Amino acid sequence: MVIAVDGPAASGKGTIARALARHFGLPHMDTGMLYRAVALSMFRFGGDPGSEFEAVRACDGVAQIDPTDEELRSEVVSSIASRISAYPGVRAALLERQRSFAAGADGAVLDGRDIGTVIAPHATAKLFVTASPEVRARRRVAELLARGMPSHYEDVLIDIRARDERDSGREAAPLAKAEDAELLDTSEMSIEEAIAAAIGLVEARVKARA
Ligand SMILES: Nc1ncnc2c1ncn2[C@@H]1O[C@H](COP(=O)(O)OP(=O)(O)O)[C@@H](O)[C@H]1O
Ligand SMILES: Nc1ccn([C@@H]2O[C@H](COP(=O)(O)OP(=O)(O)O)[C@@H](O)[C@H]2O)c(=O)n1
Repeated sequence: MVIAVDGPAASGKGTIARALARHFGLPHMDTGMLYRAVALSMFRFGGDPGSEFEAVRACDGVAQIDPTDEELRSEVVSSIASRISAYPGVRAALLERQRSFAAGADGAVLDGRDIGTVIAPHATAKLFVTASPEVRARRRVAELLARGMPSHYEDVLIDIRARDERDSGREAAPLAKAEDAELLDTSEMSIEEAIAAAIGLVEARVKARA
């Protein structure tokens, strides 16, 4: 079984994807981490995020980035990731890794922006997770604080809105709900409620397909 979880920044898609992977015993890939690793590689080792050529070259540096590096989650890296992810060359360079993960024998859960539309269009179940920009900004501020990276609500809200616009407006694999995806708005839900709702939606989809 392949489960595609898409949605905008800090909507809770990663939390939900990890919980679905645990619940259904599937491997999980956070595809945003690939784009963040390219961004961190450029931030740390040099490269102009305004240049597609340099961003594509930085894709080779992904393996050198430690996936537990706290800086992957920083706002500056988020912002560079959002910019370089608009380049078709960057998306092409990272495509195969995601497709082959989705094609694994055990099935998989992947979360990102284009899983249901581009990476795994034939996924067994697709969720599109959203929440209002204000709720997402509050969650991201709390998350950054817990990681020892204090930030200002207003700045994070501006960044989230800018990323929403860039991710949805780009030509290459824009953030969009797949036609056959279930919409899950977590604005008014606790983490536990959101996870329970997601499991329920996936189970209903599996039953409907059986
Ligand atoms: N339903 C929820 N209610 C409150 N906080 C949440 C909820 N879902 C996720 N969070 C918290 O919000 C932050 C962002 O969630 P995350 O799953 O990383 O989002 P995304 O992967 O969409 O960026 C995390 O700190 C997470 O614990
Ligand atoms: N499948 C994906 C995943 C992420 N991304 C980009 O990578 C950036 C970081 O993704 P993320 O999922 O780690 O970000 P958050 O939603 O956790 O803030 C996003 O702003 C997207 O622009 C993408 O284009 N396609």
